[in-house]
Amino acid sequence: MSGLNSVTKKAVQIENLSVYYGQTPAIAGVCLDVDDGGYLGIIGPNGGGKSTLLKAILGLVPKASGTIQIYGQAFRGNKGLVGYVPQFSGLNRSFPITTREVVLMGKLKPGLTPLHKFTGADQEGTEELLERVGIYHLASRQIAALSGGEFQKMLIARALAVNPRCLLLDEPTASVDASSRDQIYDLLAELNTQMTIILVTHDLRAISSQVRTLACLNGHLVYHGEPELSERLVNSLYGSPVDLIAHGVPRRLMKEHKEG
Ligand SMILES: Nc1ncnc2c1ncn2[C@@H]1O[C@H](COP(=O)(O)OP(=O)(O)OP(=O)(O)O)[C@@H](O)[C@H]1O
Repeated sequence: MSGLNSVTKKAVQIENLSVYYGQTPAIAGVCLDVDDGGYLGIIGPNGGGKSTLLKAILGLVPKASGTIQIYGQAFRGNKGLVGYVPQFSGLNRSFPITTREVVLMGKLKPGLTPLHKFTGADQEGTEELLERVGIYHLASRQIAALSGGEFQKMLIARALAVNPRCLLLDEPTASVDASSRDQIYDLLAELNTQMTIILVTHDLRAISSQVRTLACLNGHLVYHGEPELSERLVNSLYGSPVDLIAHGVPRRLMKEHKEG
């Protein structure tokens, strides 16, 4: 039995995953796992299949082949295991709703009626989440009046409302300023002490400072391992050195590593 204890628990295990849109493969033959408590960064060019991979983990797109296990089980609806911060929230920024109400919506469970009444615990939990992500002072503000960074923090709070063991984030720093970006990364580092994190990002600077493992996706998995970006690897993902500079990749990230 001691052997069992020495096996690291896996939050996510993906075997030979392929997803097609119509006849076109978005990702093919992806094998990937994430330890419980791990912090995986996923990078890759536009259209490389990063969002599709997150959606497949959530069961939002059908698999053409392969298996996905979340904490050892096939994902069957969100039972609080996984929180998701989507790339496009689907929220209309001009909709008259407050920050607090959006986070409270994260407490909604499937099958509730429109007349559902939130409990006092739901309300209190929402206040705690707003505090936790640093936007308690914005609770009553209309979402139209939030900055990009504040909006992302609100989406993270909403994702945390299910009390997830694993948090998936799709480019949460895409449209935020440098200071909010640092705050979001600090928040993710703190959250990672309590939950597994899978972060899709174009921000290669975050890779060296934040994540513990790295996956590079360009239709198929190009690399999975230590978060070290060799010049060859990044070139093969993003193209020319000019593109690297456009992505703001510091030279110090370009450590040589052995590719198998
Ligand atoms: N609903 C869809 N219907 C058809 N094709 C789609 C759909 N969603 C994504 N695709 C295609 O699948 C491929 C992978 O898209 P995906 O959004 O997963 O990539 P990504 O790596 O997240 O890209 P980005 O960095 O631009 O967000 C792209 O070629 C995209 O055009």
